[in-house]
Amino acid sequence: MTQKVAVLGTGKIGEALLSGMIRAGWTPADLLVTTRRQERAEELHTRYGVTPVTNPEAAKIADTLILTVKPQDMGTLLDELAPHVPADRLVVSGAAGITTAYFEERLAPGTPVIRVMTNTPALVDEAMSVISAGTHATADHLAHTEEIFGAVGKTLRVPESQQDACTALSGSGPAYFFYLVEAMTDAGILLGLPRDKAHDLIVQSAIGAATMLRDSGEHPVKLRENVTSPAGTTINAIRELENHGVRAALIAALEAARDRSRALASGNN
Ligand SMILES: NC(=O)C1=CN([C@@H]2O[C@H](COP(=O)(O)OP(=O)(O)OC[C@H]3O[C@@H](n4cnc5c(N)ncnc54)[C@H](OP(=O)(O)O)[C@@H]3O)[C@@H](O)[C@H]2O)C=CC1
Ligand SMILES: O=C(O)[C@@H]1CCC=N1
Repeated sequence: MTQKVAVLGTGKIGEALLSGMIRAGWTPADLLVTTRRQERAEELHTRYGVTPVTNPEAAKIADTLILTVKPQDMGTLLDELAPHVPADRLVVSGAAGITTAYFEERLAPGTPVIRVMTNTPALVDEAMSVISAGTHATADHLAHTEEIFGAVGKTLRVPESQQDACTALSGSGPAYFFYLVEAMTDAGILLGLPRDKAHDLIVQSAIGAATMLRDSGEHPVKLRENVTSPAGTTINAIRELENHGVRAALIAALEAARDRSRALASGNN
């Protein structure tokens, strides 16, 4: 039987997922989208050949409903959606913070719910998506969700108690790397390099470092030590990073992101 999947609230993350599923071979006719604005619905239809529907129509037609609205919009979406969702639909939330229990309290008893935190590298099929089952989700539901998110990168099952931490690490993670590239490019300007050259040098260094981290199997400390020559240049930079508390700042930053994910759990703030 053909499985129909609906992405409800197809913004940045919803579109990244949808486009990846199509690249991975899903048939556009089996994919439904909902949007808040008509022009956005038309844009998605033109771009991918997917079918725009209303939220209640999605609940009726699709086997799997993937909810990718902002956490603050989830309450309104559920108020509209919940009366139309038969208990055999799989409901997948892609929203930060909101717990599977939040959905289970508002949907028909027994409705399977799965919580996923992906990230924007889904756009280039390099996402990291962490997946947790709610009370009624089965092994088949988890496998189906892995198949969907596997279209845009890696997946990992985690206990739901770790979702807020994962949101801080990998959900928001790409932003920290973009921020670092931005700051290091500014340093290049300070050192007299043209911006475009500084950008290229930093981006290629980031790609090289990320590839080594993924492929070498070496610990990051070992990889960094290999760059850090005695009485050389790198150790002078490392000393400044330590003097400015960059490691402590990163730890505090991710803790703040984790705390914000927890605070979003009510879904309406
Ligand atoms: N951005 C990121 O890096 C990541 C985001 N997430 C999570 O993904 C979710 C989406 O984030 P993101 O894609 O950035 O946000 P976007 O604002 O780009 O996407 C959400 C979309 O939902 C639409 N929408 C809101 N309410 C409704 C509704 N009732 N019916 C139909 N459509 C609706 C919005 O419409 P309109 O355009 O009119 O506002 C918008 O297009 C969030 O919950 C976030 O926590 C997870 C991982 C990473
Ligand atoms: O900033 C946010 O809330 C979303 C969730 C993870 C990444 N972006």
